[in-house]
Amino acid sequence: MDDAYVQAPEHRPVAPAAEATGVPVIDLSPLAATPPPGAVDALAAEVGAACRDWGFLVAVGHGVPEATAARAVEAGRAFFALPAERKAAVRRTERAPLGYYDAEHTKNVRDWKEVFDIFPRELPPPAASADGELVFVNKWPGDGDLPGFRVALEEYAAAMEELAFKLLELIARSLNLRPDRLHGFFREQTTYMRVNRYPPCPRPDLVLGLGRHRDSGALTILRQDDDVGGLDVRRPSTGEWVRVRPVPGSLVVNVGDIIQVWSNDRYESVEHRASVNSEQERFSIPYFFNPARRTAVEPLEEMVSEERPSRYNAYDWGEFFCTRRRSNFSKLDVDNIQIAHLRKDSVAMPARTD
Ligand SMILES: O=C(O)CCC(=O)C(=O)O
Ligand SMILES: [Fe+2]
Repeated sequence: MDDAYVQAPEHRPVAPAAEATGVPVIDLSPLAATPPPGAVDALAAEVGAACRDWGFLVAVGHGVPEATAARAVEAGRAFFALPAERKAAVRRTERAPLGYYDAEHTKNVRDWKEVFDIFPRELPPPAASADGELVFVNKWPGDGDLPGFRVALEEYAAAMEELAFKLLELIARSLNLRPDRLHGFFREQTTYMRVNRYPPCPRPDLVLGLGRHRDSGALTILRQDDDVGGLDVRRPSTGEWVRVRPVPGSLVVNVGDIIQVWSNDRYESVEHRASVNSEQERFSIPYFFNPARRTAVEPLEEMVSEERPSRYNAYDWGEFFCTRRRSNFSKLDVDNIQIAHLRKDSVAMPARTD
């Protein structure tokens, strides 16, 4: 096993994680029809409790047509099955971070996976770009290579966006905010969508498909593999790793760092990782719902009071996002930036090592 992949002993997935029965499964179907009075508030309360206690929930009855999701999964499978040189033709580069990549690092350890990234709402390429500025332009494989690939992913991304706004509204309600309080941040988005393939691995005891991390954006909606589990969440109340059991057709939703900051720590962006296994490949499609580049992320004024002063210094989302994207391109000697560094009470603390 190449050393680059090997996790430090304390981060190896030694004992198989217990299956979490605890991550709340929430049925969103009341949102589909005209909900009876009180039903949306009840749902918001359920979502709020999950965000507070787990940072995660498993959504069923979410309204995303199964055929749309199945087409996206099939498109992903077909893409990864292409010969290596076809995938290399749409490979990510240091400056242009979308497209195909098989050498991503999380916390400076290489992940056992290959990915394909798109921005469903592409940012216009800069007319003139400064040195080192990242260019977020999609790299689609030629249609002859993969008919229907782009359409399948775009259709799925559109369904994700619709759901993301519904979840955003439930989260706002759960924090006693106006239902559309958070919408404005997403008028221009840096949302991206990724297709992951985790190949079978001869040493699943030493490596991770995706190392432990917190999602840095606002909200993540993950279609995990219906058949092959691997998503582990570090349960906030105990610190133990638990496996999120695949529920066919479900979507796993988690709050990212931005919602933790907006809510002034009422909700938590929880650590998670993807384990691999020696027999079966695993596919997943995360959708990272992220605000506009120029968003100054800080606790919302409604979340701050004399009893609960603001716990974070404001930070520029665009800058944070680009720094992260650069740091997972290759192995670095320094740790990447975490929101923990922006906590007011940690200003004087030495940099954390994770
Ligand atoms: O593939 C998975 O199960 C997890 C993916 C994930 O956490 C991520 O891409 O941020
Ligand atoms: Fe994640």
